[in-house]
Amino acid sequence: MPALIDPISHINPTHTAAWNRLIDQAARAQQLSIADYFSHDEQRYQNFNFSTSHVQANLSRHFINESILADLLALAEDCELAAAINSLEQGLPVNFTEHRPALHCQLRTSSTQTKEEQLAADCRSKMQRICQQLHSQQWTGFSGQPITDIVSIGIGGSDLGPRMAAEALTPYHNSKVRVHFVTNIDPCDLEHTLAPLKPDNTLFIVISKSWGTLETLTNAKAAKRWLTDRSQQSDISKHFIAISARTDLCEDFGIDEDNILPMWDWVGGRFSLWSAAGLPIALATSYATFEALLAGAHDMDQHFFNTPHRHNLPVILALLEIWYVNFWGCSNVAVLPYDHTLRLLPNHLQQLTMESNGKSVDRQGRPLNYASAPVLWGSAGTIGQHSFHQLLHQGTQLIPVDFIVPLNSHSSNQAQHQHMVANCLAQAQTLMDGQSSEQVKKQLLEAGYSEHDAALLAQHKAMPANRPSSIISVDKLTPETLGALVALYEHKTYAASIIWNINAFDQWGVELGKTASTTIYTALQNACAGLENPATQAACQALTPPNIKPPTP
Ligand SMILES: O=P(O)(O)OC[C@H]1O[C@H](O)[C@H](O)[C@@H](O)[C@@H]1O
Repeated sequence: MPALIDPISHINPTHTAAWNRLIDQAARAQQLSIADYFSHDEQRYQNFNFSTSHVQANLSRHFINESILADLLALAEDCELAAAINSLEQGLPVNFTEHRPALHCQLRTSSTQTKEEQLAADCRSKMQRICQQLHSQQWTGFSGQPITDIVSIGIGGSDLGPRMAAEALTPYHNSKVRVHFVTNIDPCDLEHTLAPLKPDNTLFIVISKSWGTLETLTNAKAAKRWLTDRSQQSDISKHFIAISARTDLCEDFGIDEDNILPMWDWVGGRFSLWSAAGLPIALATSYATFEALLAGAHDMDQHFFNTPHRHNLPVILALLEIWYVNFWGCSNVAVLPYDHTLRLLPNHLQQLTMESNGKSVDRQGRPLNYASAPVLWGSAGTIGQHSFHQLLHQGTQLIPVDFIVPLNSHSSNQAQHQHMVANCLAQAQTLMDGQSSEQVKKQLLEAGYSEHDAALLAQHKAMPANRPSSIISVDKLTPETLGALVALYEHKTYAASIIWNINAFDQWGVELGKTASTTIYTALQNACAGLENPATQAACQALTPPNIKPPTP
């Protein structure tokens, strides 16, 4: 094995001068209100407005001022962020624990200068050809009927990104093919998806970079059985496409060489929607739409690589995350898209941010003495307002929120869309301003409550103020703006990882559970033999009492 060589500097952020200044800044800021910042700066809204070609972010509702921002930017400088961004752009092996660069940006450029860019361009030509054949209905199934339904089978990065983007681009869907996604090992996922479909018109796309993922291979085998039960083994060539770095294993599975598209070890799973793994997006919409998605992401790459940090949106968002996680003790962030088609974005961002930065050792393998990635969660507004927003407004935790809102809708019903925008702004305003118990008490007294009851109820109804949020907006949700939005979060994640001195591109933490599930599966079929963990042993016994036959393999 080659030696592990890390191109990134190893700087413990807590040893920098900026870190200590930020501790003092936080102590001072915690005495203030966000409204105080507005009263000291008439231009505050404009001063904390950040613009890129496709995405705008207003960060005025945060506990920041120019002095705090200066110290956060100094932290980035002390941690040599600029050099690390350059290393990513130059294709150095920033994923040093796996001896790999992270070249997802090379998937979304029209340049073909590097070997990888050329490979990506060749792959896109193949994708374009497949789209053309399927959209023109030249690609027919075993009985000569056109393909009408495409089932994408994959998990993690081989599912979340493509599924999210295909959903977000619903207004761009074509009428020729419907794209479905199957991910779970639960057999019901595949069975429910296939129930209304016919093998004659169904094409499967199996996406697995490793071609070794249990869920995907199990579902792919079940899909193959579903097809060949009704047709010939040789018909697989008309009904299966594979996307993988292990083309040899795809061929062993029975997939035609022509129907295999590559993935590469220089693109991490959670960054693969820009690669052939994005084929379901192109098929659900059009190949041109997929290209536009890449172009939007490329624009964000250029912004990240070339913009000074003070105006660099991914860098500023990363610094804000560090500010709240490391200096305010926040352990959660919420992402709330005020757009129904973006409802899967939090799922995608969970993998992107938590699989990347959910680490507890630094690049040198030493335990972190500071927090890394917060828990990210969220769902589409306004739905969450009628459920978990209660905790955002009155719970004991401070949870910074990213509101994401397209200013214009694809719907012609602009009046209803304005409700969406109004609700988004109302949530941000309410989180910032809250409502004091005195205000509430006054209203209650006016409504006829007794002094005692008004005082008591006012405590329950009062809303703490000073809950920070960002408004991240796009003019309209288009392929370009979606691409830019997703790339924004990718670069934010990388920038934060550099300050935290961790490797954002490996994910060793997911491996042990996979091995354990194989052992337990075997034990479930063998009277619980070989299980060492007492709790698992007991659970196994409980799940397979002697009078119940073990599951058939
Ligand atoms: O594409 P595959 O090799 O099937 O991997 C699918 C997913 O599984 C793994 O467990 C990783 O945690 C993910 O990063 C990856 O995207």
